[in-house]
Amino acid sequence: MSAIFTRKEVNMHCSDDDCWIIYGDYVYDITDFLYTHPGGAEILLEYAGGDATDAFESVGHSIDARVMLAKYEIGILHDDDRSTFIIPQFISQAKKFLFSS
Ligand code: HEM
Repeated sequence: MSAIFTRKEVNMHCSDDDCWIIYGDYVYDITDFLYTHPGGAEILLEYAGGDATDAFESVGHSIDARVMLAKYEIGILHDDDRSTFIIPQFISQAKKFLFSS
């Protein structure tokens, strides 16, 4: 059972030592990933506490990047705050497939 967060809650995690982002309907804590991101920390920090869905897609990230993203998932958006986006569902499935033992 995933933790449920509102966009407002996510907005509070907006610094380089506490950095959450939204991608689709899911919430990610990417604090530990900031300084290893191949595209740099700075660009991620522009979306800290916010919604990085369009930015992530506009760069044309690889499947590797999508699988990587799944590792940082900490929960899902509250029903009222969802954007019903399809790709994160794929990620969630991939995560179950790759990381279940
Ligand atoms: C937090 C989730 C993210 C993950 C896991 C991630 C992962 C990656 C990975 C693995 C690459 C290497 C190329 C590839 O495999 O596609 C990459 C490149 C890149 N990412 Fe991200 N990324 C994330 C978010 C973002 C966001 C929100 C942006 C904002 C636009 C962004 C911008 C870029 C750029 C510009 C590059 C190209 C760097 C270059 O080739 O010089 N990324 N990212």
